[in-house]
Amino acid sequence: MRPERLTDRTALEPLLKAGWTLAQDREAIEKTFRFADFRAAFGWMTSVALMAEKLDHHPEWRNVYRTVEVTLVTHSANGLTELDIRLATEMDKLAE
Ligand SMILES: C[C@H](O)[C@H](O)[C@H]1CNC2=NC(N)=NC(=O)C2=N1
Repeated sequence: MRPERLTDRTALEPLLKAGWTLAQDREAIEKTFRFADFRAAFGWMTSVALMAEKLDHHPEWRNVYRTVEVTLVTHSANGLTELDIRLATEMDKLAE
């Protein structure tokens, strides 16, 4: 079963308050995470990878040393769905 694109934008509000922004070029959300060092950054990415497998929903991301740039979008929906909200929320929790 494929999730539907969000119709209710209020679901995004908590994430926008937590530092996520809307992408310029497509319906997606982005956030840059910065960690103490590479070990912390990659450790977080490992935890997120396991969560992504659990949700069957995967980030687009780029890591440079202690920085990880993340874009979340549901490819099958070509936009944002509940799965992006869930994964973003888990990413924030794991980064605390
Ligand atoms: C077959 C499998 O369920 C799909 O390819 C999943 C995997 N992870 C995914 N991740 C994201 N971000 N979007 C998708 O549409 C998606 N589809």
